[in-house]
Amino acid sequence: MSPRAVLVGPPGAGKTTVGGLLAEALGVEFRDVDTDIETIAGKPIPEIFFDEGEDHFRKLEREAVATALSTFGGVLALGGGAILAEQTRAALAGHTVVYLSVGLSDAVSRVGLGAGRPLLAMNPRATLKYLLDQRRPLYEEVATVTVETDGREPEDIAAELAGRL
Ligand SMILES: Nc1ncnc2c1ncn2[C@@H]1O[C@H](COP(=O)(O)OP(=O)(O)OP(=O)(O)O)[C@@H](O)[C@H]1O
Ligand SMILES: O=C(O)C1=C[C@@H](O)[C@@H](O)[C@H](O)C1
Ligand SMILES: [Mg+2]
Repeated sequence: MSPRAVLVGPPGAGKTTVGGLLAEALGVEFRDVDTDIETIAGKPIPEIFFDEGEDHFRKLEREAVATALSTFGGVLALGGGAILAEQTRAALAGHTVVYLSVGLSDAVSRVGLGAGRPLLAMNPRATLKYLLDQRRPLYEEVATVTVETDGREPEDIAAELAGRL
C-alpha cells in the first residue's frame, strides 16, 4: 500500500491544514506523521525535543515515516524537517509527493510566535528564513507536484490538488 499523496513543506506551509481538506475531498483518511510520533513517544513534540533532544526526535521521525509510507493509503503529511534525512528522501522516490511552498512573510504570519514548534521557539522569523533557504532544494528534489500557497486559502489549494491528483 502507498499513500495517495504525501505532503511536504516547511512549518506554516499548511501540510496539516491542506492535508486534512485534501483527504476529505478525495474521500480517504488523513494521517500526520507528527501525530504518529507523539503517539509513539507518548508526549508532545516539544517535550521530546526537550527531554531527549532533536537527534532522538529525528530517529523516531525516520521510523514513523518509513512505516506510514509502506502501510498507509490515504493523504500523509510529513513533519517540516522529515526531508532532511537522506533515508526519507530515498524512500519518497516513486510516491506522489506534493510540495506546499510558502514564502517567508506568509510563513511567519502563519506560525506566529512558533507555539508548539520547538525549532521556532527563539526568533521565529530568522529561524524560518534559515529553514526555508536550507530546505528548499530538498523539498524540490522529492516533489512530483509543487503548489505555491502564498496568499491562497487552504480550501482553494486542496480543491486544486484534488483535481490534479
Ligand atoms: N494557505 C493558508 N493561508 C492562511 N493560513 C494558513 C494556510 N495554510 C495554513 N494556514 C494556517 O497556518 C497555520 C499553520 O498551518 P499548518 O499547521 O497546517 O502548517 P504545517 O505545514 O502543518 O506546519 P508544521 O510543519 O509546523 O506541522 C495554521 O494556523 C493554519 O490555519
Ligand atoms: O521543521 C521542522 O523541523 C519540524 C516541523 C514540525 O512539523 C515537527 O516535525 C517538528 O516540530 C520539527
Ligand atoms: Mg503540521
